[in-house]
Order: sequence, then C-alpha cells, then structure tokens
Amino acid sequence: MIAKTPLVLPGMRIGLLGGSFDPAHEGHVHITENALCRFGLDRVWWLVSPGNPLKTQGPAPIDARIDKARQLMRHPKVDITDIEAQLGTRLTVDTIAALQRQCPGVHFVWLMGSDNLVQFDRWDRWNEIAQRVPLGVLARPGSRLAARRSRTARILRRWRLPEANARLLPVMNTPAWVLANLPMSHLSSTLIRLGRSPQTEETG
Ligand SMILES: Nc1ncnc2c1ncn2[C@@H]1O[C@H](COP(=O)(O)OP(=O)(O)OP(=O)(O)O)[C@@H](O)[C@H]1O
Ligand SMILES: O=C(O)c1ccc[n+]([C@@H]2O[C@H](COP(=O)([O-])O)[C@@H](O)[C@H]2O)c1
Repeated sequence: MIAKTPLVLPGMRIGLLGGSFDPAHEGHVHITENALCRFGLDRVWWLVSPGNPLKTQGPAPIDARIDKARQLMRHPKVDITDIEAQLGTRLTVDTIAALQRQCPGVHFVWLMGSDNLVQFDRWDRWNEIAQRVPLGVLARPGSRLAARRSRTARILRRWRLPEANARLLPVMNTPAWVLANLPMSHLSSTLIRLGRSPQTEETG
C-alpha cells in the first residue's frame, strides 16, 4: 500500500485534490496550477475517488478516469493517484488520517472548489477534517458567495486567512482556511457528460 504512494519527505507541502474526475477537465488543471502557486505547495496529489460518499450514482471505472486524468494533467509537481482505493477509504476524514499516519512531518492541505465548501458541513466528521488539515478553497462560478456565507465559513470565520497570506496556509496551525479568488472556470464534469459547453460569464 505505502509503496504505491508517491515519494514524500518530511516537511513537504502537499495539496490533496479529491474528486470523482468523471471525467477530469481543464477546470481541475486550472485550480491545481493556482493552488501550487498560491499556497506554495511542493506537490499536488489528485485523489481519484472510488466514489463520492454523498453521490448516489457511481462514477465510471476508476482505471478509465485515472488514464484520462493522466493524459490531461501533465505537470512535474502533480501526481494522479488511486490512493483511496489502495487505502480502502471512502470518507475524506479517513483518507487524511491514514495519510498523516503514513507520512509523518508532511504538511497536507485539503483543496476543493468553493461549491464543496457550501456543503462541507454535510461531510462525515467535517470538523475533524478542519482540525487535521488546512483547507484551500478555490473559487468556482456560482458558489463563491454561497461559500462565503456557508455554515462552515461562519463557524470557521475566526480562522480564515487573508489571501495575501495564502502561502502560509500549509504550515498554519489548524483550523485554517483560505478562499482564493481566481479567474474562474465554468467547466464541470457534468457538462462534459451531458455534452454541453460551459457558459462564459462570471457568476457568484
Ligand atoms: N471549474 C472548477 N472550478 C473550481 N473548482 C472545481 C472546478 N471543477 C471542479 N472543481 C473542484 O475539483 C474537485 C473535484 O471535482 P469533481 O471531480 O467532482 O468535478 P466536477 O466538475 O465538480 O464534477 P461533477 O460535475 O460531476 O460534480 C472538487 O473540489 C470541485 O469543487
Ligand atoms: O467524506 C465525506 O463525507 C465526503 C463527502 C462528499 C465528498 N467528499 C470528497 O470530496 C471530494 C470531491 O468529491 P466530488 O465527487 O465532488 O468530486 C472527493 O474526494 C470526495 O470523496 C467526501
């Protein structure tokens, strides 16, 4: 199990981008490149999920999703992984706990689009996730304002870092989070599965 985890050294700053990636798209690439730069990360691992615990419909087979993700995301600092399948974890809190056990001294940051912050309080033991790792939230059209007003944002208000200090995020005591504004991408896996093109105007 541990042999298949990408090489890590204590002190490294690693962003974890969990997702269905069904399929991967340029929006994922965009937020990954932004996260690397804004949060001063050494690496980003895409955790291609066996299945989102909140979604009832299962995704395409994981091997196909990983192949497609590897074709799309070619960056020396990014690893496309099936770590959750290897660990046998589904819940993010369990994945993070297992990685922290396996990789002592590594500074993990949980990355997500702002749509996920809106419903983060429905994730299993979400407050434990926020205690375990800093959260790097990347703006996504239609959810930026809702994310700011979300229950999680209200509860964690005191621990929000100004964007100007975003590079400190990986080494901050937890809880800590940043909502990073960036030129937003309207791409989504849903649109691709439906064969539709994204809107271009910026919203929310
Ligand atoms: N265009 C985007 N802008 C910002 N974040 C994004 C974007 N697309 C995906 N993300 C984020 O990437 C992570 C993985 O997303 P996921 O694989 O579910 O893709 P998705 O496009 O949201 O898929 P679906 O449409 O099936 O829900 C999530 O944290 C999601 O918020
Ligand atoms: O642990 C949970 O309760 C939980 C609930 C919803 C989503 N997640 C994780 O959030 C990530 C994004 O999911 P998705 O399907 O929106 O790409 C992915 O890693 C999921 O496993 C995790």
